[in-house]
Amino acid sequence: MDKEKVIVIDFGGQYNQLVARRVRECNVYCEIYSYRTDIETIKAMNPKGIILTGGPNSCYEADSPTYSKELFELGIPVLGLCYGAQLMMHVLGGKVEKAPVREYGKTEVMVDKNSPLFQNVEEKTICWMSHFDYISKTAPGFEIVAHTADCPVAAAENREKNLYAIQFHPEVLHTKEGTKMLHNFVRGVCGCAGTWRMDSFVENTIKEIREKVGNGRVLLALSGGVDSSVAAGLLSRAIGKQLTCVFVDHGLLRKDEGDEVENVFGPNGQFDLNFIRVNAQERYYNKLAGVTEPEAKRKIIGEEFIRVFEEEAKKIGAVDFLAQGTIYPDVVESGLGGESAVIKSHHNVGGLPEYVDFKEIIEPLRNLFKDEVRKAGLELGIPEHLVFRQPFPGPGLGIRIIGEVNAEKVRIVQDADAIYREEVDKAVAAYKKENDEAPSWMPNQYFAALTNMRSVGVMGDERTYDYAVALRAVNTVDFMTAESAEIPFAVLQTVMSRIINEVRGVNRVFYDLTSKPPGTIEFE
Ligand SMILES: Nc1ncnc2c1ncn2[C@@H]1O[C@H](COP(=O)(O)OP(=O)(O)OP(=O)(O)O)[C@@H](O)[C@H]1O
Ligand SMILES: O=c1[nH]c(=O)c2[nH+]cn([C@@H]3O[C@H](COP(=O)(O)O)[C@@H](O)[C@H]3O)c2[nH]1
Ligand SMILES: NC(=O)CC[C@H](N)C(=O)O
Ligand SMILES: [Mg+2]
Repeated sequence: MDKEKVIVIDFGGQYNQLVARRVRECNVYCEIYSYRTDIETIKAMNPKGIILTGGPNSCYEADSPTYSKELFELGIPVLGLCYGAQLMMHVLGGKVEKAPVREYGKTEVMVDKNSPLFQNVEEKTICWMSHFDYISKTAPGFEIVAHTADCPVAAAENREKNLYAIQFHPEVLHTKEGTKMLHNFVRGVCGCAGTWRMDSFVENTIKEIREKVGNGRVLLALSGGVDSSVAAGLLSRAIGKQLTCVFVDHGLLRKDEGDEVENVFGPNGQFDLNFIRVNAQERYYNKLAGVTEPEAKRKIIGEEFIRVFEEEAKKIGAVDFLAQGTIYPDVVESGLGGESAVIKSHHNVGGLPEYVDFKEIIEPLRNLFKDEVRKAGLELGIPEHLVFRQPFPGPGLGIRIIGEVNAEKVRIVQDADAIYREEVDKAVAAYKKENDEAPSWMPNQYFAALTNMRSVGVMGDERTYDYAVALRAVNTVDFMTAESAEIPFAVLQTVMSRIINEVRGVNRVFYDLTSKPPGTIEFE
C-alpha cells in the first residue's frame, strides 16, 4: 500500500521546511516540491493533502509563480498559507491586492471555532503575520473564518471542496496554536492516520558518513559553536582520527573567544581531536578594508574561510572532503532552499566561492533546524554548556559592525558586547537563584552591534562626537522568527552606563525592539 503522504508546494517562502517539519511532527510523511512540478506528477504521488507555501511575490503580477486551477479540482484537500492562500483566491476568482495596512510579526487573530481548521483553538489567539498584500475578496464558495484588526480575511474555507486558506503562518512557533491548526488540517481534514515515524538521525548519519568517506580524510571547519561542535561529534564518532578540525581566528570573534575555543577543543581540552588553530586576523582586516556593502563583506569572509581551509588541507596532504556545520536556516536565507529569495548569503552557503579545491563538501546537519541540532548534540554526549550556547555567526563581528570593518571598531564592539553579556548572564543567574527557574525574558541570542552612526553627546562637560552601540536580544526557538526579549530596564541601564564609562568611542546606547520579521536577528 502507498505510504500516506502530504506534499508541500514551494512558492519561495522562508518557512517551507518548517511546514514540512510540522507535518512530519504529526507523524505524516511529507515532501516539498517546486511550484514548477506539473499536475500529472503530483497526481501520480497520490497525496492525502497539499499545502501551498508562502512566497515573496505578489500573485496578481504577470510573471509571479502560479498554479493551474486543476490543482483545486482534484478532490484532494488543499491548504494555502500566506502567498499560497492569496494564490488560491486569485486563481479561483477572488481578489488580492496591496494591503492598506501591512502586518509583520505578532498579531491578535479572531477565529471561527466551528471551522475544521480551528478545532480546539482559542477564539482569540496570537498568530505570526508577514505580508504586504491581502485578500480583499474571497473566491466564490468561500467563507471567512478568521480576521484580525487590519486583515479582514485572515483565513477562509470552502468546506465542501476541502479548500482552506490562511493568511498567517501556522508553521512558525510564534503562532501560538499553529501546530494545532496544521494538525487539524493534516489529521482532521486530510484524514491521515499518523502512523509514520522518523528514522534515528544520529545512527543513520554516522552510517552514511562512513560509507561516503571510506578511508579518506576530512577537514572540518570548527568554530566552537553549536552546529560545528555537533558536526565534530558526528564525524569523530564515524571516522575517528581521519578527521582534522580547523578553527580560524579571523579577528572578528568575541572578546577572548579564540583562546576559549582552543581550551575546549585543543590538545589540553576535553575531546580527542586533531585540532588546528589558524590566526588570520591581519589577512581578514586587509581584505575587508574599505568594504561597506553587507553582501560584499559576507562574500569576502566566506571566500577567505575556504582559502584558509585549502591551505591547511595542503599541509595535511590529500584531504578529499571539507565538512561544515551548515544548518537549514543558513541554506534557506542564502536563497538555496528551493524557490526562496536571498535574504543574506551565509558565509558557509551563498558566500562560498565558485571554485573550491575539495572533492566534496559534507554537511550532515544541512536539513536540520537549531533545536533539532541541539537534540542530536545531547544524543552524542556533547556537554550541555556547549549544546545550549547561544549561536555566533561565522562572519562574526564583521556583520555586527555596520559599514567598514577595522581593528578599532572591532575593539569597541568586543568590549561593549562583553559587558552586555556579562550583565545579562549575571541578571539571569540572580533570577534563577531566587526563583529556581529561568526568567521568561531569558534571551536565546543577545549581543551588541556597532551602528555606523555618530552623534553629539556631553561627557565631563565636554562635547563628544562618538559611535552609538545597539543592544539586541531575542527570544526564538528555531531562529526563523524571533521577538525582542523583555530584558528588565534596570539591567539595560546598568549595561548602558558601563558601556559608556568603560568603552572609549561610545556615547550612546540603543535597544533594538524589532522582531523577525520584519528585522533579521543580525544587522547585516
Ligand atoms: N571561526 C571559524 N573557524 C572555522 N569554521 C568556522 C568558523 N566560523 C564558522 N565556521 C564554519 O561555518 C559554519 C557555520 O557557522 P555557524 O556560526 O552558523 O555555526 P556554528 O558556529 O557551528 O554554530 P553556532 O550557530 O552555534 O554559532 C560552522 O558550522 C563552521 O563549519
Ligand atoms: O554561521 C552563520 N553565518 C552567517 O552568515 C549568519 N548570518 C546569520 N547567522 C545566524 O543565523 C541566525 C539567524 O540570523 P538572521 O536572522 O540574522 O538571519 C542567527 O542566530 C544569526 O546569528 C549566521 N550564521
Ligand atoms: N509571506 C508571504 O507569503 C507573503 C506573500 C506576499 N508576498 C505578501 O506580502 O502578501
Ligand atoms: Mg558560529
